Amino acid sequence: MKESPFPLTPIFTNLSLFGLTLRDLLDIVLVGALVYQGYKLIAGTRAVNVVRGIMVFAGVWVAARLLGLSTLSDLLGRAGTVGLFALVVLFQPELRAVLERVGRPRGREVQGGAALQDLARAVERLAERKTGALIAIERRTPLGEYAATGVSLDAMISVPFIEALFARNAPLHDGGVIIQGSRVVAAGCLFPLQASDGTYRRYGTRHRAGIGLSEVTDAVVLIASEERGSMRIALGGRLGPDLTATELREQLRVLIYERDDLLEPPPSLPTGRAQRSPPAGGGGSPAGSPAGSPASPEGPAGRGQAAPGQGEGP
Ligand SMILES: Nc1ncnc2c1ncn2[C@@H]1O[C@H](COP(=O)(O)OP(=O)(O)OP(=O)(O)O)[C@@H](O)[C@H]1O
Repeated sequence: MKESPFPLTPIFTNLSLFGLTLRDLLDIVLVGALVYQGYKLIAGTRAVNVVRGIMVFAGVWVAARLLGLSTLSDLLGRAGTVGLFALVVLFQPELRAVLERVGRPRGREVQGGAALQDLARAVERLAERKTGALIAIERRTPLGEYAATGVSLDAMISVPFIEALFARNAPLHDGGVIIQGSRVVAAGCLFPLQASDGTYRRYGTRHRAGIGLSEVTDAVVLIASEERGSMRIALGGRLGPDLTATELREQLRVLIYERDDLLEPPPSLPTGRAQRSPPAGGGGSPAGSPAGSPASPEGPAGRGQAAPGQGEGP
């Protein structure tokens, strides 16, 4: 075994359990933790399917080698090398989001309670009047690059101000608004459109821009639909169900205060309505997705009723 210059080396090399040294165990634990963290980062994103595809590919390659199929294994080996570069190019936004998530600072300033209430109230009023709105609340991933695509502002959140921003003929009503802490920092911003991979193909660009931003950042994105007068939250690349005013406030409170690290809402969150009319193109929640959580993609549907026992929020 290679000599190590570090004084702890004897402990690592001499102590052994079932033939494994402490160093081996540490190695296994660290690799396990790394794989688990990697899985947590990509779980629920479209990268999971790609990882599955890579594993099938690798399995065939290993089998070809074991069986001595030299041409096939050579071909797959070369394709794999090229494929790695292709993956980096294809998944550049996701890779960047993952690295940002790993390196983002903890404990960012979060919204004041009153500001959050005002924001929810403004979205509620906009939805009631069927005025479209797209609002991203920054959490840990900085949204500076998206803010730079719009007009820079620095204003306290207030109901009339948010309403005025999205008013039909207002100069900044097109595009998304970005919230940092208790302030509106940009309006008229361009968000990345969610790739039309099937799940959200039937949605318009406002919804797909909201889902797209939530896919590459940890922002909580609020969407008021001009067409249907509904309110929804996009989070972690998924679009939640229609929300009532009470549900919107409750979900915002949980997402911003209680679970600052949350990418998917806890099961205890007030859910969207179970009884929704099926989307025009058929579909609805895919099997396995808990209906009603922001993590469960849903088709366009009518606004739901408040859950039994839930009163209006403050
Ligand atoms: N990439 C983008 N980033 C931010 N906002 C966008 C983007 N693309 C479109 N929008 C906004 O979406 C509006 C168009 O919404 P559209 O009707 O196509 O979507 P929708 O999802 O059907 O929404 P709605 O239900 O409100 O009609 C645009 O006027 C613009 O304000």
